[in-house]
Amino acid sequence: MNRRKRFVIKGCQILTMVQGDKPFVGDLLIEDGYITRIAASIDEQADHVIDGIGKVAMPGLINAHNHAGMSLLRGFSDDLKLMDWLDKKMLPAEARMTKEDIYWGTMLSAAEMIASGTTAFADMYVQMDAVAQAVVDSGMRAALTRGLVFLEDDGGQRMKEALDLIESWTGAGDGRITTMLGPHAPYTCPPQPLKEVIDLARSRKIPIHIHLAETVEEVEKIRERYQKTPTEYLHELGLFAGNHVLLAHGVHLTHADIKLLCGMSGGVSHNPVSNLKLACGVAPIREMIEQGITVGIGTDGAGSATTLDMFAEIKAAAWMQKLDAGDPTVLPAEQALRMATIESAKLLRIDSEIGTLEVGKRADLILIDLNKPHLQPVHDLYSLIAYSATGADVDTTIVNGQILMQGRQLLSLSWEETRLEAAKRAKRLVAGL
Ligand SMILES: CSC[C@H]1O[C@@H](n2cnc3c(O)ncnc32)[C@H](O)[C@@H]1O
Ligand SMILES: [Zn+2]
Repeated sequence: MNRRKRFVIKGCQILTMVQGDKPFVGDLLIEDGYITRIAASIDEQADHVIDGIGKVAMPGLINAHNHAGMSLLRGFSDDLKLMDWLDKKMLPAEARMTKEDIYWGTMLSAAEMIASGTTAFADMYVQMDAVAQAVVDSGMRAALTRGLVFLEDDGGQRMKEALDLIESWTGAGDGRITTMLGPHAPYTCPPQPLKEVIDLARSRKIPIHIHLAETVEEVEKIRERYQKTPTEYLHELGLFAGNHVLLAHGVHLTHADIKLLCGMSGGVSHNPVSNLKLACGVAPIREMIEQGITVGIGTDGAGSATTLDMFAEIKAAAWMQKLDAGDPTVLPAEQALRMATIESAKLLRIDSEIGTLEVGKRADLILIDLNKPHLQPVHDLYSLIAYSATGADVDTTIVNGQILMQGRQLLSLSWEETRLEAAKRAKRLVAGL
């Protein structure tokens, strides 16, 4: 991998995404993985200069909810209801997945994320040693979670794997890997094992990543079982008291549910493309934000979202809320970009390290090439990036000061090998299903 210790990016338009900062033209100095200077002009000696003229530098996008190994199942069973899609298609295919399949599925996702400007992601899956190895090898940053489904007794094997992940991989890859505990969802986690996970997470200060209130069917199922909403169910088990929690979806929340989330540490990953495609509904994110709840953006797995392009999610998030409110002034471009950067970083609990371009933060950033017909002229950079850019406009992706893509060439992985391995394995996984 490219290991330049000290380099300057010169002459780019800079979007720091720090609240109140205006876009400006300038240079960035990167040293030993950190941003060490941002100024109108930097003339210090460096190993290497990156020409930023005609490009926008901004924080790398942060995908707050993913199942990276699922990219092998992209496009295999579209146009189904979530529970049919999951029970009849995804779970049988996933049951065939080997460790190596999950490694290559995650590498395929990493290639797609790096190529579309995502530098960090939160992941919930199984065989997490393979996922973590792919994160180390690809150079990305990730918050990893072993998904826990407690529908049958396994003698504690799943919990052992969840704790092994935390023990073995926290801080790996020069600190690029963090870990969480991942009870999958209210409908797959009965009260007793779920309470044990919640209490363990609190006592060991481990963040929790969980799906919540994604569909009407989920709400009905939990009402039938426990006479509660899914949020009340989690609240009464103590999830929001003293835990940092990353909630995926939060589509079907009542006003009272949102009140229960007020003051929580963590917040909600909004996954608008998956919600649209599976017709789950419109998450009440305007109300959540008004109530002070942190809302970031994720894709969910490529098995449902079909791509991991965060630019598509940024557009979908803004446009869905505008349509829902009947008001084009809600969720403006700058706010949507903030959700995909610093707000998502807060959900992963790494906002002190990434999410904005600031001196002292890790050098996780992207350069977007504006020399394209659909990115001219430049009136408002926030609008242009949120509404006109796509992942394919990202020219350079840098994580921890390592250049993972430059001039659209992937540098940290072999695209040819990844493509061939993924295609071969994907075919086997879905044969006959
Ligand atoms: C136990 S690992 C994670 C588990 O989650 C499944 N999954 C993927 N997308 C969704 C979704 O939108 N809602 C609920 N569960 C989902 C994935 O297939 C894995 O089995
Ligand atoms: Zn999910």
